[in-house]
Amino acid sequence: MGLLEGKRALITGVANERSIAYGIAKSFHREGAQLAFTYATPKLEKRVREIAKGFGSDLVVKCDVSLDEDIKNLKKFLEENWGSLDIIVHSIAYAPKEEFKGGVIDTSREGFKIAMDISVYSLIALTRELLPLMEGRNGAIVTLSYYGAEKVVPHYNVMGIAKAALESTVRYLAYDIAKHGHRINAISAGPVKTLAAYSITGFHLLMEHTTKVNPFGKPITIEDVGDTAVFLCSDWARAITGEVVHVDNGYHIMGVFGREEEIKKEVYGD
Ligand SMILES: NC(=O)c1ccc[n+]([C@@H]2O[C@H](COP(=O)([O-])OP(=O)(O)OC[C@H]3O[C@@H](n4cnc5c(N)ncnc54)[C@H](O)[C@@H]3O)[C@@H](O)[C@H]2O)c1
Repeated sequence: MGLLEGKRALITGVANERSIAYGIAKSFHREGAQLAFTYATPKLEKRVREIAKGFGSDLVVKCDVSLDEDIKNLKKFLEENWGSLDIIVHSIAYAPKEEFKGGVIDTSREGFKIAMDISVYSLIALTRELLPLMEGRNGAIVTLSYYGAEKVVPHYNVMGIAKAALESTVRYLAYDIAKHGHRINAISAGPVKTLAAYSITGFHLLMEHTTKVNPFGKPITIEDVGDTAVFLCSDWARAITGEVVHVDNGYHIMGVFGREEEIKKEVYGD
């Protein structure tokens, strides 16, 4: 029996097969969850419908999280089709491309508002709206963060600030929803080549560096994130809430990078 057998999961943020949300959907499907999907813009509908079909689902609905009416409509859609909900996967972030070019000091007021609205407020809005559907079901919510929330990652800029706010939001929401028996956690994922990632100036260099210096010396996969999301949304994680779990092959534990090669050269001469 799968770890998520009998659970109904809403998956947001699938844009294509490289999306982290796709990796999560794959793992959830393997573990027996029923899936429903949202897409942000009409342009994405066809692809998301095809992807949903691959997971045996025809529950697909538009939800641009910057629009309150879309969020309300999403609730109506789930209410009509399922009547209840066990899991929400929030895998959404956005900031205008220009915001990744200079430094944080160059952040525009509009860019800041958009980044915070789409990447942070959306988690609050979705949680509040969908909460009644989770009543009595010990629901679980998972969102996606990145190390740029904790430390300076050049050019990640306003998204680093948004991710710090997102991680804090997870803790506050964890407190709020605990009284309903629900949990919420964040996965801080290592870099993955996705559409969103390519907005970040110099992303390939970031990816190269992170891959080289993490203890395993390899990149993470969307399946690594998916399998962690399964655990966090399963009953096995029943006492874990408000947590930020790093799925980064251990990158975040490192204090100094590249010393191994320097030491080898100096001490052993190779
Ligand atoms: N790729 C990485 O290296 C990485 C690392 C850590 C965390 N993350 C986070 O993972 C999450 C998913 O990103 P991804 O890397 O899979 O990229 P992605 O581009 O595949 O997914 C981002 C999703 O956000 C959706 N989105 C943007 N604006 C929206 C809106 N207004 N309404 C609804 N949806 C909207 C897009 O349609 C897309 O599906 C994001 O929160 C991202 O910050 C990514």
